[in-house]
Amino acid sequence: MRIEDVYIWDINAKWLGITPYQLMENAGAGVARTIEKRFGTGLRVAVFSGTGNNGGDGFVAARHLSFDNDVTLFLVGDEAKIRSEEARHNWEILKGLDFVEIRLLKDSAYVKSLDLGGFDVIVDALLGAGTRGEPREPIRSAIEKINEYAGRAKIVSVDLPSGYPSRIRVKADFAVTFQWDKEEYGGFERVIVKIGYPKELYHLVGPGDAKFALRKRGEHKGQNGKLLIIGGSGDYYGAPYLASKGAGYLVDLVYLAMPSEPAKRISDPDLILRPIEGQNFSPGHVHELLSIAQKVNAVVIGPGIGLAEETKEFVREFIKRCEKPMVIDADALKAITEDLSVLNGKTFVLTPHAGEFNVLFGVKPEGSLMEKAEVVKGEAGEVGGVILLKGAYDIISDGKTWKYNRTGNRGMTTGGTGDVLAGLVGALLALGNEPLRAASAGAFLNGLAGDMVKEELGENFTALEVAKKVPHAVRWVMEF
Ligand SMILES: NC(=O)C1=CN([C@@H]2O[C@H](COP(=O)(O)OP(=O)(O)OC[C@H]3O[C@@H](n4cnc5c(N)ncnc54)[C@H](O)[C@@H]3O)[C@@H](O)[C@H]2O)[C@H](O)CC1
Ligand SMILES: [K+]
Repeated sequence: MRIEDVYIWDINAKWLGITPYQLMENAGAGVARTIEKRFGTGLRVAVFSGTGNNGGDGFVAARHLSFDNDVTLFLVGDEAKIRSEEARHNWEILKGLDFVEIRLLKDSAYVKSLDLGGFDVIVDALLGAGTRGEPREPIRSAIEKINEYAGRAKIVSVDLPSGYPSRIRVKADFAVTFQWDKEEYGGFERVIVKIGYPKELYHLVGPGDAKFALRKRGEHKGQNGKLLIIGGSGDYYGAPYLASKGAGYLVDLVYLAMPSEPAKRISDPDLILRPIEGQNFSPGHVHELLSIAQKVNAVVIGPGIGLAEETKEFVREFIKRCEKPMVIDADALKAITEDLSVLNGKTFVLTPHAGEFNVLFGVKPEGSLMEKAEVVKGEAGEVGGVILLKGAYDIISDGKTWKYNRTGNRGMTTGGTGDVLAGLVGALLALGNEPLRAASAGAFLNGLAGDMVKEELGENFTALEVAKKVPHAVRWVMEF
């Protein structure tokens, strides 16, 4: 698990009704319990809090410790900067107590003159997962002040030694970290306390996953992704159009490559049409499509592309030579069934429904969610990429871990919602997301858009309405 997952879990926990207040209370209580288990009670404790949620955990720990110990809370920084509701709430509680001494250290001058000689334990709740760069004043002086007492007082860090990973960091005896270890942490002892997360958070896709996937937008100015969608056949143009409609809300540019006949039916200024000669894609088009693919960040291939022999050959040849992350959807899945080796070394997301999964891998995922997830995980490991198995619960796996998505409803069985989904996953790949994140967040957004349409129209709606609801789903996620 990575530090980023802390924030994704907190958002998803809130979505499940577990509030940040509860998490902070459990975190702070866990710190206090660990300290008393290690050092007993009747201690003189100094808690150093910053103005973020790491500091908030410190406020809670100070309150819990104050019952059987003598606690002084040092707030390092300006109390007006205490940001989150949960940290402010716990700060107000502390200020209302009489037996916890509070010292406000607004700048480094106050810090430098401190004498901490009388304390048995120093709790470091200055900086945690929100640290950006080298510690700045007055936090920096507080770290240096605490380190003067290393070896004399016991030093316990909340979540991680403040300043980590820079060299200016608290020399902690150990850190109390929450729920699980973080792979970025190293070089200091950690005690892990659980803070009330249910096991679902390992697997359930929530607004946290989508928020972090969408955050890639605007990360590199003007590079909000370019996507190529390859699909359509004969007079079949609905599927690739739907895929591009949803995607168009997430990326800057969508190229839509389809046979010239159906292409004439599309007059949408948001799309850059790339009509190709003939009724269907065929091997003679590979070179032309590869050169368009050069200009984009990701490719969706398959919606409505058809099953003509020449088209299946085109699909296999294109995939074999395309160097961009790809979503392989619908009829393109049937084309690669004959030769999965075209996927070797590629970055891709396969988006089968149960029937296509069975055709691809010769096995029908059946049984409980866990059992189906194991099957999808096994096949994803075999094929060396991400599989998004669409269903009442979508199951997503990269062969190492697995996720499931609960958004969406029965109305989504209407034709074309799978095309919208393929477009969204492609767009999230084009924004720079890893395939597992792109597939998970795409499934979440597609289902959420469908749930929003159902709210308005009941269960009979078209896929185009789902595509048009994508901006509302994005806004809901970003505001959550
Ligand atoms: N799920 C969990 O594990 C929970 C963790 N909790 C605690 O929350 C912190 C993360 O809180 P956050 O507010 O995001 O960040 P921090 O408190 O770590 O710091 C932000 C704070 O500090 C300022 N700042 C950032 N970088 C620097 C710097 N280099 N020098 C000086 N100041 C800096 C920034 O401006 C903010 O004001 C996590 O570690 C846990 O302790 C939750 O409380 C419960 C759930
Ligand atoms: K800390």
